[in-house]
Amino acid sequence: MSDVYELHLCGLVRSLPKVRVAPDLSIASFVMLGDTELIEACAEALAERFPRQGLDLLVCPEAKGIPLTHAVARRLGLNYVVARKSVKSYMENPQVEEVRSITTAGVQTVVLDGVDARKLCGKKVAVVDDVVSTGGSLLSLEKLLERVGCRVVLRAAVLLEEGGFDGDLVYLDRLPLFRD
Ligand SMILES: Nc1ncnc2[nH]cnc12
Repeated sequence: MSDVYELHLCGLVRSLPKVRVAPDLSIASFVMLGDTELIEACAEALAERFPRQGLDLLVCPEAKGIPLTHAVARRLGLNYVVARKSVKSYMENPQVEEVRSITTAGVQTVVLDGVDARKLCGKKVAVVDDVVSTGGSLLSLEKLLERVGCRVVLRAAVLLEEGGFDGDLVYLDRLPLFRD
């Protein structure tokens, strides 16, 4: 098995290292953080698929999807909220939900600062991320958003990982999994 996967996306090519996440399973690790050319190209393609009306804010989970969300938000003329992975000392009345993910062992959390929770209350939002695999983190974030009185009207990601999430999702391409 080759140790990289060649991803062709928005007219660009990237070599993704294959990373083992279970004894017989590897993923092609997609990290667009810092890759301005890829972030801008994907944001342009994704933003075209967003509704021009009826969206108040974007929301993304920390951390890999933050620059992408920023670039999409700029194109739509919107602001965005980042859901954090842990409670910070400066947060006011933080709202917390548990997450399980295939790339991180154990239980993680998704956290909204109470200040952001107030901003989100009564709003229509799109949730944006770089890769969606099982959708576990996405659904935990949505549970949290629902709890703070916010409605998710769109989910968007650059890549959907094979055999994963089967709900509604706007995405640009699929990403294979590798079994041996
Ligand atoms: N293939 C992948 N690359 C980076 N992050 C991921 N999270 C889930 N699948 C992933």
